[in-house]
Amino acid sequence: MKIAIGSDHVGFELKPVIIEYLKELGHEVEDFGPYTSERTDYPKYGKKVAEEVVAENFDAGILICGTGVGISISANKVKGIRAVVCSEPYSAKLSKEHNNTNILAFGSRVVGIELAKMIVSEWLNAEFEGGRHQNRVEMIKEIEKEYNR
Ligand SMILES: O=C[C@H](O)[C@H](O)[C@H](O)COP(=O)(O)O
Repeated sequence: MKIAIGSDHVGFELKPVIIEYLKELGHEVEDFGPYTSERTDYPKYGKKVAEEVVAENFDAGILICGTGVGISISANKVKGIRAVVCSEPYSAKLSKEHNNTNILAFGSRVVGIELAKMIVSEWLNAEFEGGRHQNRVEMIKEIEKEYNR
């Protein structure tokens, strides 16, 4: 898969570890910043990665900030994005199977390296089940249309 990744200053140290892990799994990864550890603002990177995913330049996005919350909220403001913030693998897997999430976020102040890798792996290995879940995802898109005029 082609994966876009981004963080803020808090996620900056965990990001290269996850990039390396993704490469080991055979994925192609592009880092959308930041490129220094200087304090910055997570909405910039949430937006950038979200735009890349919506434009279909990448198959999926991964975002890391302190909690994963701010950066996932930012990504979710981009039409077409369903970003999930996870601190355990069960929700990561189900978020793909049921909600067809296209961005995974987590917090480097919340999860350690090995748990983060497990979350990433479960999310990437899971597949959207469609069926009854398809209609619910369509309903989410309808909400998006209603409020994105
Ligand atoms: O949801 C927001 C993230 O956790 C940020 O990483 C966090 O707010 C950054 O905080 P600070 O600027 O105090 O390092």
